[in-house]
Amino acid sequence: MKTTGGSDDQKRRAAERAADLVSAGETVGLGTGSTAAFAVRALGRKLESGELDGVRGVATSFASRQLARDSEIPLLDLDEVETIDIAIDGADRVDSDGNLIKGGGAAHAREKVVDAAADRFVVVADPSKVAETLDRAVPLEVLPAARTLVSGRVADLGGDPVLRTAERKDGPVVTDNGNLVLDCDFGAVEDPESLADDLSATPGVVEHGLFVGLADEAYVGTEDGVDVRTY
Ligand SMILES: O=C[C@H](O)[C@H](O)[C@H](O)COP(=O)(O)O
Repeated sequence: MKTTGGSDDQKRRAAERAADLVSAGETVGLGTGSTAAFAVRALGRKLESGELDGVRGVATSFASRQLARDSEIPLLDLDEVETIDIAIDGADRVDSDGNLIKGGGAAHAREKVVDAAADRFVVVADPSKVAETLDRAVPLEVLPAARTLVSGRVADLGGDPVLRTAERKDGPVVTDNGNLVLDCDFGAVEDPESLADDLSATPGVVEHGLFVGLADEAYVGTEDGVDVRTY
């Protein structure tokens, strides 16, 4: 799994503390990325020790499903769940109001479905993800045939869209849903709600990586503990 941002110790502290929030019998949204992976592994260990009987996971990506299987977490398909008790997921940026940019791993479409459905959505992060404003490119998952038109609309909105390419393949990143990703630099996003509305209203955009007003808490791992923020 690709590692980004701060130290693994910071990520692990945040994620393991968040995993402690899960109770026996709960349905848990399993986030994607290097930070959420620590939570998935921690849940697997708790299940193995008998601490979390009846817990079932809902994966947010191919990668999180695979990790959950390796960790022997029983899984429910996303299309069969009606409620999710808690979701634990990473982020690429967390602003002071708990708004997020997600999608560094191109998983934000399914992540948003799961995270938004959860009764409690806990973000796990290291300090490198925390900023006053969302100052990072916003990933858009787009229908392949719509990418040129969507790019034009992004430019009209003041953004600079770049097609995400794969590191170990000649060509673009293709999401778990068979779509492409445009990383759209809008500079610092001063009004995430308004930009999220504009992007949601753009035909061809399957989902954008702005998560506005969805997070209930952020657990930020530090050098010696976990900084808990509630929104
Ligand atoms: O698509 C990927 C997700 O939104 C990740 O949760 C996000 O990119 C953070 O990943 P990481 O914990 O590896 O920095």
